[in-house]
Amino acid sequence: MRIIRLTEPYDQTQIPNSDVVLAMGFFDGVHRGHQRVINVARKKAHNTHLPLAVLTFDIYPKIFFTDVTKDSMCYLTLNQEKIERMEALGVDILYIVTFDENLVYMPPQEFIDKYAVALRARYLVAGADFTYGPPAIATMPLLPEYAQGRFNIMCVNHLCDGGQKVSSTRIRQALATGQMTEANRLLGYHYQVHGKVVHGFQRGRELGFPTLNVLPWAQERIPGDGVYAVRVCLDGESTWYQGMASIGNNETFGNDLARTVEINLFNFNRQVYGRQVTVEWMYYLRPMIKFDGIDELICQLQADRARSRKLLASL
Ligand SMILES: Cc1cc2nc3c(=O)[nH]c(=O)nc-3n(C[C@H](O)[C@H](O)[C@H](O)COP(=O)(O)O)c2cc1C
Ligand SMILES: Nc1ncnc2c1ncn2[C@@H]1O[C@H](COP(=O)(O)OP(=O)(O)O)[C@@H](O)[C@H]1O
Repeated sequence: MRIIRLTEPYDQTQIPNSDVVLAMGFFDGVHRGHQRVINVARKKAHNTHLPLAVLTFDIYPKIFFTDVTKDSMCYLTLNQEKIERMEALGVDILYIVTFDENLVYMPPQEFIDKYAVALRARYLVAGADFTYGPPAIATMPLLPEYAQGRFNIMCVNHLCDGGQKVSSTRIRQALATGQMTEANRLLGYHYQVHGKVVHGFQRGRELGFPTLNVLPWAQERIPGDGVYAVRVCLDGESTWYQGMASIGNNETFGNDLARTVEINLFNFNRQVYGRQVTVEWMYYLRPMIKFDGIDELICQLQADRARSRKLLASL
């Protein structure tokens, strides 16, 4: 897969010399609805013997119109994971367009001329609610006016699950409330968080449950507080270790502690401070509890481990 970063005004020599099938969207999460759009585009690319291109943006375009700032936005998939998932879906060319002031205020006609026609789209594929400018004038129903017959339009209907549209918003809500099974079903894969192993208070090993303290990458969305059954892969290794994670303020040990992500791995006994890890979130077990003492916490951790092992074994 070729990755081509375009920043306005981009250089036309960056564009490969072939017509393409072009799927457009922000695709945060690359969830099952997004996968449907890309699969429609991939089939068309296959049948027409054209390369499959996807156009996405480096940051979430909607943040320009909300209270969320560029740095406080949290994503389901950061660019690195999005790139990996696009590659796995068979994308040949991934355009990552810098979403800056030039793009926000670009009139729809200019956007279509520069980012569909000039990218040599023979087919433009997008979901029914895709917009490429102000929602009043830059919708899929209005796209034929801007296309002026220069490319074909394929509008993909929403994928529904339980009578509701599969959407990034729905997945964000499911994650925030610990509904991991629902989030994973809508994503079509197990949700992942990436981070670095840092030092904690070294209480874990005293409890008999040492934990990887994971500092998540900035701007990656972490699930809501609670205890989860997880799998962890250390960067550069291929083994997935089973374990259990807690997200929260460890209130048993004090009132104003920082929110941490801690993971106890089963069948693991190595020092891995400083390593990068990928965490896959499989099941929600329970909310965080303020225990009266560490004996109660240890007892609960033993029960959590037994339950996690059972759940993870059934995968
Ligand atoms: C699976 C799991 C569940 C946990 N559940 C709770 C909990 O319900 N309440 C709590 O106060 N701490 C909970 N903890 C967090 C422990 O307090 C924490 O791991 C311990 O303080 C070790 O901290 P350290 O890594 O900084 O040494 C949990 C930890 C794990 C791994
Ligand atoms: N089974 C295990 N699960 C998680 N971490 C483990 C395990 N065995 C050893 N470790 C190591 O022990 C460290 C955690 O011990 P802990 O006492 O919780 O210290 P800290 O507070 O620094 O996280 C981890 O960073 C990891 O390198």
